[in-house]
Amino acid sequence: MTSSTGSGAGAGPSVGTTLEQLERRAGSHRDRPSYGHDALIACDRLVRIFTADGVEVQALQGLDLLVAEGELMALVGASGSGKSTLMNILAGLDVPTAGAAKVAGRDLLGMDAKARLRYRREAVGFVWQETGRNLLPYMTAGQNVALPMQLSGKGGARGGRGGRRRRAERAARAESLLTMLDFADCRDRRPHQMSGGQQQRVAIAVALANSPSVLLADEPTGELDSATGEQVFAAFRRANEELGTTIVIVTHDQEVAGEVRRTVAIRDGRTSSEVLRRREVDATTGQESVVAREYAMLDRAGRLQLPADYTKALALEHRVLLELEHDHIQIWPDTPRPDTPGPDTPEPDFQAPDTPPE
Ligand SMILES: Nc1ncnc2c1ncn2[C@@H]1O[C@H](COP(=O)(O)OP(=O)(O)OP(=O)(O)O)[C@@H](O)[C@H]1O
Repeated sequence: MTSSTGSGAGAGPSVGTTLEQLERRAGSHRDRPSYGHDALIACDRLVRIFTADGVEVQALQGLDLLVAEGELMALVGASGSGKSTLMNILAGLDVPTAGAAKVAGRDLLGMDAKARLRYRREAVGFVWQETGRNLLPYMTAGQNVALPMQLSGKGGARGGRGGRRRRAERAARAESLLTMLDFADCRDRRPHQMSGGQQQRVAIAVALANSPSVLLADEPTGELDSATGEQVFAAFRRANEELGTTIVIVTHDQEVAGEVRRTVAIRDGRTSSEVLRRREVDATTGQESVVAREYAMLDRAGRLQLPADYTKALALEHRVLLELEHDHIQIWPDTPRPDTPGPDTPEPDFQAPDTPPE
């Protein structure tokens, strides 16, 4: 196998390393920007272990995720892969066992109960799959949207002119959110007078009421047919485009996952791959199309999760052979199949890895 193992230089202080050199090295580490310093959501090696009946379940096993401000992105993954666990942590409803998680500059592991409550009320909005869980049944759409503002002190609970003014401001904000989501005509309806899709659109307005930095949604179209699901997704898109809110949607819905620019897949409690989509215009026909490309995730320790269908197709297990080429890495089963040349047979135009490509 041809590989570069690195020289190992710099792994530790060698004989003759001066104090000045050590200080300089420590200083350069300190000055380096922290992981995800410019992301709105930064999960760094997040771990969540549940213990039930003496049995440990590692729901998140060192999950890394960065989400930029203003993104609209989807999270997908098989049942039990850890999506809801991650969403509950980001929503401030659960605390990770280890790792780091920052949302809009707030450290999710270091918040006390009061800060956590404020975070849930002001920094994040949440839309659940079960339509009944998002709205209070005895309140109208307008009242449901105004409630989070009232709870966070933006409402006019106290009497007097100030209270009336704040109540009017709340009603105006609720009206403008419902108008943005094409629901203003139904502001006086109670949840039982709305369809499932309408309830989810009102739920989006409720989640946006306090102008959160992040809107989280766990399977928001899971209980809806595909046409209604599309309308609900259009409401998320509008919130993202018109208000600039960063939105993370967990979904099994292929339509939704295919509509966003970035879909991140979670497998066994880690981010495993992501699909990036971009629009391309054909130079000759002028026709626009969406080009999607799937990437495997590489963590900071250099660990790579190979897609399950790739490892199955080549019966890759336990260990693999690697070969470094000048612009890619080849991965082989540890016992190459008889019909393939194997890693020891160089490609005709093979170039030694230490030789820079021309
Ligand atoms: N409170 C809990 N106590 C014990 N185990 C839990 C708890 N919550 C989640 N788990 C376990 O953690 C793992 C991840 O669960 P999670 O609900 O995050 O998966 P998911 O990807 O959201 O699945 P689904 O798509 O079915 O909702 C599962 O093995 C689950 O059984």
